Amino acid sequence: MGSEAEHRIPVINFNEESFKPGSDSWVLACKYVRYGLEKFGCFEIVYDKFSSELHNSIFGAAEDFFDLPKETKMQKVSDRLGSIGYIADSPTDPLYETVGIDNTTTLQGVDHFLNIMWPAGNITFRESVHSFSKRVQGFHELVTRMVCENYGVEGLFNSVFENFVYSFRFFKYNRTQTKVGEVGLVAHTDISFISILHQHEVEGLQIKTKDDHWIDVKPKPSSFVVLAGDVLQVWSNNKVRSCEHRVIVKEDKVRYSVGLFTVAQGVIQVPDELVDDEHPLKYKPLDMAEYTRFTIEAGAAKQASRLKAFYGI
Ligand SMILES: O=C(O)CCC(=O)C(=O)O
Ligand SMILES: [Fe+2]
Repeated sequence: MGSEAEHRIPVINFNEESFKPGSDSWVLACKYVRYGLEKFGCFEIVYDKFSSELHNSIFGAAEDFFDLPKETKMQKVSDRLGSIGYIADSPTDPLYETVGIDNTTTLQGVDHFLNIMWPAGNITFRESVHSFSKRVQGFHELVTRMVCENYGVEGLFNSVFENFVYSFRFFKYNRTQTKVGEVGLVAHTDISFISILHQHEVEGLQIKTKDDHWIDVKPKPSSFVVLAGDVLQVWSNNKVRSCEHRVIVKEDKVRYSVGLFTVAQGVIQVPDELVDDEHPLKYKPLDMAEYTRFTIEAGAAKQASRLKAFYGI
């Protein structure tokens, strides 16, 4: 068993200076991003400028959505393979409800969803989902740029970043009364390049360390959890491992969380620069459509070993 410090994920302060490549804050943040991703597959961003209005309005929007009648929530919102739409509680996760909305970094993407769910409009939902997505897309851009710089492939940033679309997700874990301590969402990795989560007041998110400890990631109004997904694991040739995480019921209260996930497209290949005699190629090219189909068929339980099984060399 390691010490306390070894089980603490890095907390990185982002401010306007951190957004300027080459600045002192940028260079320091790059180091912590690398440490967090390589050691834990995750780290926390603290962004003091994130307004409490947006924090409150995004969770107000979550409540608004989950309060809609079930028949309304169940309507189809996307034809994209891997787009989940609305998922009601299931046998494996009976407390969990979620909805995925594509392309919320554009107002057209938000409006497409709104026209289906609220044909008469919902201006607060529209503005909060769009503003939240733009803000968090900024973090995706920054982290992707830092990852490229950390591995000496700054020149690849545009081709990597341009290849992303975004899936926005709301999560709700219903009250249980008798189930404190039980699993709200089973352990899994995400198929994204990275996932960025923002939790409401009720804790529950846990990440697994390499030595099999579950550690709590507590909610804070200005903090965001960045998790490495399967695509980053493949792209980085195993320098970064995708982060296994789960949700545990900690309190007898409804829990809300929100996230923005990068959805990579086309074929993911390890850059030549990340392969040498000491670091031989670990993955065959990964076709996203095919991998998405595999993950839908295999289900959450098989996720830990699926990358190696399907694409390992
Ligand atoms: O509820 C959360 O904070 C995490 C949800 C999650 O990990 C997922 O649905 O992939
Ligand atoms: Fe997840």
